[in-house]
Amino acid sequence: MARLGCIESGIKISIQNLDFFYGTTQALRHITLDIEDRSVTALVGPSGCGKSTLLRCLNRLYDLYPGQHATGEILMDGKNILDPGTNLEQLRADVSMVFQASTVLPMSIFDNVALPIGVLFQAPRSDRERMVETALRDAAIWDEVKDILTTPAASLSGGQQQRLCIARAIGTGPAILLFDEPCSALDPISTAHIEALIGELAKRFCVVIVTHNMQQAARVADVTAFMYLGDLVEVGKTEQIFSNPKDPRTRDYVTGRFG
Ligand SMILES: Nc1ncnc2c1ncn2[C@@H]1O[C@H](COP(=O)(O)OP(=O)(O)OP(=O)(O)O)[C@@H](O)[C@H]1O
Repeated sequence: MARLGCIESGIKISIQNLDFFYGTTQALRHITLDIEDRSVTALVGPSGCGKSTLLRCLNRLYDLYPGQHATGEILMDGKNILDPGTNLEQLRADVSMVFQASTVLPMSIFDNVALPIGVLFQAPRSDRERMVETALRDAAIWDEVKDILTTPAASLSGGQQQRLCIARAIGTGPAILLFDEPCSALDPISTAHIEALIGELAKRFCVVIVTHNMQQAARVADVTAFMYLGDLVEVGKTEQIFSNPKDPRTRDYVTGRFG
């Protein structure tokens, strides 16, 4: 499968003047944001500011729901993915998403990762086995599951299930990984594992993460974007956003005065 691009660094996603509507309610206003390849960009801001909505625009997940639409441009390697002719199956293979609660399927550990690989690549079983192993290794869970691959995925711990979801997300060979509050249901040790894994994955993927947890953004993100009431208020290197924010709303948020 053709990846979205193999550039060594630079802008992977260029969002231009993006508006988003739930029916007639506007949830995003004139968002313009460049997202770097091979780095972690965190979307932060108070509840309801539009973080998840923005994330769901990047793989057009909203298209599954009637009445939701976006205008503007989201360029990925120069192509506007909001164009009506975009192949959504391919887009969602190229732009994988990991959700808040682990979404393991009621099947074995192996099949959880093999299923989307099989749908996308009609590969022979031996190739699929190799691809599943690679994805499980890349998600730092292979050693824990290699002897129990036929066991139901639901028997894994919460943190293991989330790493299995990450394996499933990377198994299809995406270029971009989206994480929507991936640690909100996890204990501190599992959270640390996922954060370390995100750091590793950012060496190869463009990673965008939504988080409520400011410490998490500070730990994992290279770039942080602060949103408020559907607007993108400020974006910058994470260190700058936390130590020297330019907008008073960003300052109030990162210092815990609201949110
Ligand atoms: N399905 C929907 N229908 C109508 N409005 C929605 C829908 N989903 C979200 N919204 C509204 O869009 C706005 C942005 O919501 P969104 O979930 O993107 O915010 P968020 O910053 O991710 O919030 P949270 O941190 O609480 O998850 C909010 O005002 C929300 O009420």
